[in-house]
Amino acid sequence: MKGGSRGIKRQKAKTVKDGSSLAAAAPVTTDVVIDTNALFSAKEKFDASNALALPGMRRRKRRPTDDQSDDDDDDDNGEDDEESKKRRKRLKLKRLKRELQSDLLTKKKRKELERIVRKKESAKTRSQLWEELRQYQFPREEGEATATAHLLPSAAIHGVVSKRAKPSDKKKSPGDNTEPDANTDASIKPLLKGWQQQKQQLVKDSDSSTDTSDITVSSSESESELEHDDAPASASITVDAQTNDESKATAEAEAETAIKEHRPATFVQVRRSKAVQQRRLELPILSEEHSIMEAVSGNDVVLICGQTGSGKTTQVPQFLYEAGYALDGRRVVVTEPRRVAAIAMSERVGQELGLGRNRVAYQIRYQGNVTEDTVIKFVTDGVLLKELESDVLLRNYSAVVIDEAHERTIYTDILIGLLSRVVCRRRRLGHPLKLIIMSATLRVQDFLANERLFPSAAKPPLVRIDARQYPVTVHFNRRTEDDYLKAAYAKVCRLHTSLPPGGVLVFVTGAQEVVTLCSWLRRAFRKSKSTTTTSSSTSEAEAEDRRLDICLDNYSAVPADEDAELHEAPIDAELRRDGRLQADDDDDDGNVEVDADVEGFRLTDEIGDEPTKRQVGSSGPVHVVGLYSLMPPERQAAAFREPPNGHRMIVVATNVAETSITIPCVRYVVDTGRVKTKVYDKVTGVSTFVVTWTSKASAEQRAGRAGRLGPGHCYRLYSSQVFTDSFKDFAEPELLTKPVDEVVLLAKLYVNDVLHFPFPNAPDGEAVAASEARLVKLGALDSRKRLTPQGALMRQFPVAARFAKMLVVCEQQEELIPYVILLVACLSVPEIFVEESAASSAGDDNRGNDDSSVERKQRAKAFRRSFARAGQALLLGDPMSLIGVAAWYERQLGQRGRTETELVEQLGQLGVRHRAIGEVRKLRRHLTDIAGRLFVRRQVFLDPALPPP
Ligand SMILES: Nc1ncnc2c1ncn2[C@@H]1O[C@H](COP(=O)(O)OP(=O)(O)OP(=O)(O)O)[C@@H](O)[C@H]1O
Repeated sequence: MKGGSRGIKRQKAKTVKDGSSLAAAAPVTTDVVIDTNALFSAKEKFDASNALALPGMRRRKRRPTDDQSDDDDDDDNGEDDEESKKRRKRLKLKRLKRELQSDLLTKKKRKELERIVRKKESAKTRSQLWEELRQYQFPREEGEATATAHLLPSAAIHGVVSKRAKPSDKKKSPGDNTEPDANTDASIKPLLKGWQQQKQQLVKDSDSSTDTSDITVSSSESESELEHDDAPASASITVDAQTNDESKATAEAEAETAIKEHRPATFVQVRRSKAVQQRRLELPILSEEHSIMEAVSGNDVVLICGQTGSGKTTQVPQFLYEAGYALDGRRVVVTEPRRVAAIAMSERVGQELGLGRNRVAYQIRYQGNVTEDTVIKFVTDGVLLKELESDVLLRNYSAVVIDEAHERTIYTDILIGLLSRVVCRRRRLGHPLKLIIMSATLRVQDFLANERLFPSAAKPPLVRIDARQYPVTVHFNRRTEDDYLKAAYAKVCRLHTSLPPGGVLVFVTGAQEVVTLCSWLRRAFRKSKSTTTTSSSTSEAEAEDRRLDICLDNYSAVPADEDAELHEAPIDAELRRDGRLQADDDDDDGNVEVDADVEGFRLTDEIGDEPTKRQVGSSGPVHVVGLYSLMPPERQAAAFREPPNGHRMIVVATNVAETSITIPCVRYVVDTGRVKTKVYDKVTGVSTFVVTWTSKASAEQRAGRAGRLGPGHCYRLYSSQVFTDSFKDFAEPELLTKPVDEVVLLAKLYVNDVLHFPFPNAPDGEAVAASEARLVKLGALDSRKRLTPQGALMRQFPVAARFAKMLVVCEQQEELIPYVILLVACLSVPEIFVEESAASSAGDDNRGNDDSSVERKQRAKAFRRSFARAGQALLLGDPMSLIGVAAWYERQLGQRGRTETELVEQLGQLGVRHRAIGEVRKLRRHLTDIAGRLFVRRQVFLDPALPPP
């Protein structure tokens, strides 16, 4: 074949155009003559079998169809306009369909055709859809006028702000609103562009706005009257489910954007004295400064968990100051759960930084030294909550440090929940707020594991400081004394006479005990002409205690019940009224230094009397001071001053001295192991204070006070077995120990949706919902579940909501107030009357009753009836008897010559519980105090022996 083809070419090349015949060309040597005219003249005469000659010229098969004629027309006319194209397409589709229906197609061809038809149909549906969508598009102008940043999902905003496109972003989902794809239908491009512009506009708005719309603050009138200690009275910060979702989305988006601030490195020069510098360098936290500040600069929320004495409270504010967080008119604020700590720490940090008193200042409820120049501010958590009312974004601050977060007061928990949302908002506004949560224990899981508080995409980093500065040796008593006050007294006497110099810090449960123990100790070491008595030697003291070296790292957390301090108020007031506290306070304040030549003293059965006559050895003079929450700060300061020369300092304190503070001279701690806590009775709805064992974590904190400026010793007045068996690891968060109505009423001051609020440990959802429904019925909340002025008043009374309502309502009628108060006190205390069947056992504390049970029952019944009165008064039923017996008891107490023992016996015979009636008495006074403070338009007074109504 190949040879043949070449031959033809050659022949063509040498064609002789004269048309002479092939025959004439013989002999076949060189030239071939072809008749080309004959060859090319007519297609018809072409020999189709000769493929070699003209392979491309096969005749086209023609189908005699209508279509063909159309096609031919098209071809003929050469039309190329839009219309004809469409028509062609239509026809083609028609033909394809026809072919599809016929059985003539191959399987492959059929599939291909099916695919084409599907594609065409879906394109048609899509364009119809866009057309419909276009009708619902939000006009751009309208959008700009009404929308604000918070209406947009924050993730969307961040998508625009960050302009970070991941490779995966190239795949666009149907709802994706980012740049229109080049292939996108032309009709939707304007739509997407409009949306894009709206978003950009909104981002601009959100940057410049001071909008706080997902955290709204509202004020109510009776604010100033309703203050509860440091707590703000009226703010309502809306945190609802939507906000939580949004915050989650924000957190996730922010975590993705990986907050990398490019703050210029700032360093504020600080001139510290050499001594301070030296001390600082010894603190374990100093070696972690870099990691702490790196975590702070890269994250909005940071957790710091450090041992007691590692330097958290004093150093972290200084790190922030040095890193420039207190520049440009912004401040660093540090919250403390206790006022004593806020004051003491502000002084210490001010000294270390070498700044004036007002530059590092404190603010507690009624007092403070904050000025315009203040750069670091120490406040109680209640004060910061109050500030949130007026500026929910805390614009004056660049960093908030929550110290002692493990104490888990209800205020701290609410604060952490709110701030977890404020930091998100501040970041979006472009002025980040740093939140540093510091805890002395490992109980940070409550924060870390809480998805609602910190979603997993934005978990705060945890920096640990696992070292303490000085060791503390813990000594347990062999026996556990029930009378811990006397045991403490004896221990302090022994320590003073037998141990080397060093201050002693004693922990008791309340102001009254502080006053009592101080007076015992002063009397014990009062200068006496009699000379030394036998002293118990150090070795004796040591032998008595079972010495155990405890690793304080093994347990943690502490109950810090601010309420217990508040509970000291009535005691304090009572003592002052009696003139007793004044005398003792004067002693406290008056720096009574007594020499230690000791008188003997005797033991009596009653608490409050002096302890056993005991011979104590001679030693140097002592300087005894008390420390409790409600003491004026200038007198509290006495505990932080050096004692007079040659004196041993003895500080008797409540648990206000348990955390944060350093009492410089203290080397020995005496821990009674007790704490006064508020216990809620679910049946009666009344909260009462009881003295209980503290927690292991709290005991650790107390011990930690001994190792601040050198190694120390802690003497525990209980056995190691009691410690192991009876002490809880941690105290419950206050929020979970309070009655749910109380929690809801308090939380409603700050948040509307308590159910979805990000509490570190949320109360039970069902209980919250039930409580809200109950409070709505009682009028404490309105129909939208917002706190009403009446509800704000109700939350001031420490009784069940239904009783609080009675008290609030009785304000309308002045003459009724004392009766309602007494009735509420009686109703709040369970079982004033001993059940008649149980009367034979003489109740819980009525002893010495040897009458026959039948007689006693009859007498008790008659006694109760005597208060019922006659006529209409009978309708009053049991409440009448309760009021009657309480008033009767007061009259009996007022009678001259009646002893307590006689009265107890008589109550037993009459079927009345002595302890219960005592509680009624206390509660009645407390409620009268509160009513007197709240009902400013009324005369509220206590008439103990109230006449019958
Ligand atoms: N007023 C003071 N006088 C002398 N030294 C002090 C004073 N306050 C603090 N210090 C020193 O600073 C150290 C660290 O105190 P800081 O209160 O910062 O510790 P902390 O880690 O916060 O402990 P805690 O958890 O017990 O509050 C103390 O151990 C002590 O050595």
